[in-house]
Amino acid sequence: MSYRKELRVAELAVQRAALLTQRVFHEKAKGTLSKDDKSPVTIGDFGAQALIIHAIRRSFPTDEIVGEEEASSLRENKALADQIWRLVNSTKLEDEAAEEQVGGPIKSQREMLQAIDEGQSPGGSRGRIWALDPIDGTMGFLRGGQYAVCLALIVDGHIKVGVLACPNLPVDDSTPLSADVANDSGEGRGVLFSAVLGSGATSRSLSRGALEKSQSIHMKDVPNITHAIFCESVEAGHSSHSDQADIAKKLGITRQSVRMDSQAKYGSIARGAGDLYLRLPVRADYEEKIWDHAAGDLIVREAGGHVTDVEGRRLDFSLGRTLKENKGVIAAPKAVHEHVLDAVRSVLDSK
Ligand SMILES: Nc1ncnc2c1ncn2[C@@H]1O[C@H](COP(=O)(O)OS(=O)(=O)O)[C@@H](OP(=O)(O)O)[C@H]1O
Ligand SMILES: [Mg+2]
Repeated sequence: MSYRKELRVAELAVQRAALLTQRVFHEKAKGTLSKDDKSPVTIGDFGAQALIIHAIRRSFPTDEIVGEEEASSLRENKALADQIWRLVNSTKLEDEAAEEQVGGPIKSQREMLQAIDEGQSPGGSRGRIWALDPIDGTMGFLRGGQYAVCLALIVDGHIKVGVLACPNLPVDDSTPLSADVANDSGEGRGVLFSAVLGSGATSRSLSRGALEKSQSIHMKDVPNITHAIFCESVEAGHSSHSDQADIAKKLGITRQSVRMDSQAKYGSIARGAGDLYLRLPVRADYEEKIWDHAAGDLIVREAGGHVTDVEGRRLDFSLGRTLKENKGVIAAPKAVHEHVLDAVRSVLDSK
């Protein structure tokens, strides 16, 4: 299957949702709530989820969706629901045909809340399931850093399509990786990464999204691992900075890591702006959600990389809403992945 329609709808839906998040990004008050697990959620998360689910429902009504958010807190908070509705209701793609392909506008606030709640699939190894993280790296989003709007189609447990919008990454694939978003107007920023299984990975400017021609992206060769640029999470609670530093040292890497939030890390290494992404668990009992990795996993693999856990196994997206166990993520170009994994094993064995 070519998954052409799925790719088109996913790209346009993610592009429209990213427009909404960009508006919230520039506002001081982001309508932030705290979820049961204490992680933050903003009006941007809810609005982006509504728009993307609306688009998927229109084109693929029988598909399931595993989404990060649900609307119960909004049903109890009319002011917040109104605020999200104003945003959702006024975010459109400029191109009319494109807007039509993502289902046109949502008709009412009620329909919006319903759409948000349609991301409750339990996931699993059968059927067509979309994994949606409307804002990955919400902490980065709040801090003024990197974040990503992420969508992937998983069919019978295998990722077929992955799309990532990274509104704060430079458009130019060759810009050296850096953590800062600079205090600029956002000009020259905003990338849309996409991949279809077996067809390679691409990038293009987010501002015109799927209406613009894309270019192929590839991971960089790493002739000398000691010069590799590795990226990791900003939050020390999300991955172990100390284990990652030990692994880098073991590999002879002297350069400081680049810390950035969200799946922007996967996109960045896929286009060769960085080389490695290390995500060593801090707590083994924290369950990593599939939506935090699905699109990035495919984009890196299609760009010539391997993505595994610390035991060298591919991430397993077939089990439900979470990955099998939290065994971390090691993403690297194929040619050096085994070498990196040896360093990971040696560091972890010594603990
Ligand atoms: N304890 C713990 N361990 C591992 N991962 C966790 C943990 N807590 C949260 N999360 C998830 O991390 C997602 C953001 O990951 P990042 O790599 O972007 O981290 S960070 O934002 O740089 O800190 C973040 O995604 P969003 O919730 O979509 O923002 C969380 O799903
Ligand atoms: Mg999120």
